[in-house]
Amino acid sequence: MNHSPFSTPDSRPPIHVVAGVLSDARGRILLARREGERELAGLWEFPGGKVEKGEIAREALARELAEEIGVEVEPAAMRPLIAVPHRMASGKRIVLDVHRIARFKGRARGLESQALAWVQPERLADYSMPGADRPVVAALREPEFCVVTSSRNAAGEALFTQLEQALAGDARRVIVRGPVRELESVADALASLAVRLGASILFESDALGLDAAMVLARRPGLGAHLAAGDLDRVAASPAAGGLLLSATGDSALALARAQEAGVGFALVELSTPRDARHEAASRLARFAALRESVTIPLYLAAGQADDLQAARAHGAQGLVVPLPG
Ligand SMILES: Nc1nc2c([nH]c(=O)n2[C@@H]2O[C@H](COP(=O)(O)OP(=O)(O)OP(=O)(O)O)[C@@H](O)[C@H]2O)c(=O)[nH]1
Repeated sequence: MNHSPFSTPDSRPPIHVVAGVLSDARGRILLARREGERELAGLWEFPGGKVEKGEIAREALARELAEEIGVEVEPAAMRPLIAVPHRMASGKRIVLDVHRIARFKGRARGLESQALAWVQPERLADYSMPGADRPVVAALREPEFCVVTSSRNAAGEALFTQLEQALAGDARRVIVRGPVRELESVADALASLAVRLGASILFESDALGLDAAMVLARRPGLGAHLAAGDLDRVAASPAAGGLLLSATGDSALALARAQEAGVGFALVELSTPRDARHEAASRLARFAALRESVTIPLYLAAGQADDLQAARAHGAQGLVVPLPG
């Protein structure tokens, strides 16, 4: 190693770990259990391992899958899913770089005596996995876009129509910002629409008041987007368990508080850096640094990443997009 003796663990590049998502004909996903006395032993993970010196990610993944589970995978059959920068409890930093495996040859078996399990995507939550895997499971199961309304959108009945249109398209996660007129009369209709389409609509606690937002969030299909000032109250409230909650954060501290309060996901809005020349790249690097400190799925606010792929490559669940007016 050529690290300076004065370098802290933080100044070293993170360890690059590759892992693969293999599916069978029934859509089940392969997990392998970490055996032995190692860090995180007993937890389930996606098969893979560390990239060795001189290897590129796909070569390393092909090697690991052959060594660990005896399957042969062509690099061309690997599709990037998400790369999660993560700091473990021990302080070790990794980037968990996960690819979907479109096809493979051979029958998967635990060549290192590790247990394997083929798991339906909706049952993944039943398996204890390392913290870095939470954003990976979310990337497999949850929406890539979070649609957010603004004052540019209509109010009342017309807002309902705009939401209906978005949900009839591919919007599956929507945050309604600001007050909603005649909310009581539209909430039922929106809840049943959301349930029917497998979508969720979250209302801002800032606009409705926390108590009203939490009552609304008890209806299937609905949830609450919490103001920063409401997080502590929710964290202490047993009534919040099982509700779909979200928050917005722009710092590691704010995101940690949101995670602590039990939110299912958060939006990240970063301030614009003074130096506009490298704006997109520097925003993504700052986002990746924030991503390391929490495990909840994070959506990058509009205009902060050029595209979904770039956001995913820095560990984002996806992008925040405005509701078309
Ligand atoms: N393969 C894999 N590794 C994961 C996942 N999630 C996660 O945190 N990791 C971590 O990424 C690292 C993978 O490297 P490895 O399998 O070569 O790790 P290891 O601790 O056995 O290292 P060693 O070979 O030095 O003993 C481990 O620290 C492992 O806990 C995952 O889903 N798949």
